[in-house]
Amino acid sequence: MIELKHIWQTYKSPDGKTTLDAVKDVSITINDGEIFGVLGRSGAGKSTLVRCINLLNRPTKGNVIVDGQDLTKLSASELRRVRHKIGMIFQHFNLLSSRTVYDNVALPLELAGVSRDKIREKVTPLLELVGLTEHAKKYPAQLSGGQKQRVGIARALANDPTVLLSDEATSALDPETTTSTLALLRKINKELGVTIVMITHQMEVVKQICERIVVMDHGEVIEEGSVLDVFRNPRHPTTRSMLSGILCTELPAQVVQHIRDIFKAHPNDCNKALRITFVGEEATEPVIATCATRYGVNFNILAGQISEIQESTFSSLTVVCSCSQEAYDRVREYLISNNIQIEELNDAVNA
Ligand SMILES: Nc1ncnc2c1ncn2[C@@H]1O[C@H](COP(=O)(O)OP(=O)(O)OP(=O)(O)O)[C@@H](O)[C@H]1O
Repeated sequence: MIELKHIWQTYKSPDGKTTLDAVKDVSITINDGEIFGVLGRSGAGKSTLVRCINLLNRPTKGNVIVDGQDLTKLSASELRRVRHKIGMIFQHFNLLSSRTVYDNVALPLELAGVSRDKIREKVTPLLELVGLTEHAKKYPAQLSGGQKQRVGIARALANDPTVLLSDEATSALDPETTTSTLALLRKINKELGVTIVMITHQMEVVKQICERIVVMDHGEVIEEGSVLDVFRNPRHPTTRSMLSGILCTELPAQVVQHIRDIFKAHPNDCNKALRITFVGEEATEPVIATCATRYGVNFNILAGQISEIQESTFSSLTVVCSCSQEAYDRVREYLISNNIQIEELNDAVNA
């Protein structure tokens, strides 16, 4: 288990006159074997925070506890030993261009003084795991971006780490290569039981691979929870804005106008603009149709989005219903009892 407790990271400007709190009092716990995401816009403090896990950044204040050991209290040699158990991969791969694929993967073992035979025993199956056996003798310049990242992944696994830190590892890759790289990371997580911490600004990464996430903004954690819970009920405006492509959280001007027109056309009704969201297997009833037949309330569907999140289908609809207050209350109760998240958008429409 990784526990970051009340982490602060303060940087000084080059002239030493000003300071910047890049991470402000962040506490998070990452469980063994999970794929944990740290999401946020550029400059939010993600890398600074995650680099505290292996003390690449030594926090200004706070404790970093990995498997019960406080890393901030270790001697340099103890810290070196612990760092072997924490692998890391990077956006720009950080491979040595003068070394072959095989020799890049072998490097951490050479540095640890492992014999040539033992290195071969270790590197050969790692190259097989990441699908690069036939490229072992090539140099980084002869590889695609996805292949280079696979070398980075194999190298990060050379010391049998229990934790793998991924700093925007797919940000330089095209969508297809991103998907196959994430599939490889998931396989490593499942088959080797490695805990993975993903720093990312890409919703795709979160959707495809993460189980729990924190969202960071200006050095603080502004949201935390399972991916489905955060997607279902994003509370902070930054999270909502980052999710807008998936959740229709920002209503296009034409949709707002359309809603206003509907409201005007039904002046005597309790008009509600709603965003309703539900996860595939939770919505077992044809709820929209049931609202019409059981309560006589029809929804006008104005916008919708369906996304795959890991193995679930996540749906978000923007709808308007015009009916009596009593009927609306019954519909609302019915939807909530069917695990459907409802958010009233009237304030946004009237603003
Ligand atoms: N070594 C440093 N010295 C001074 N300021 C730094 C240093 N490293 C990061 N910062 C600043 O700290 C803030 C957080 O940076 P950080 O790299 O952690 O953010 P991030 O969320 O990972 O963003 P990105 O994805 O763009 O790297 C930024 O304002 C950045 O300029």
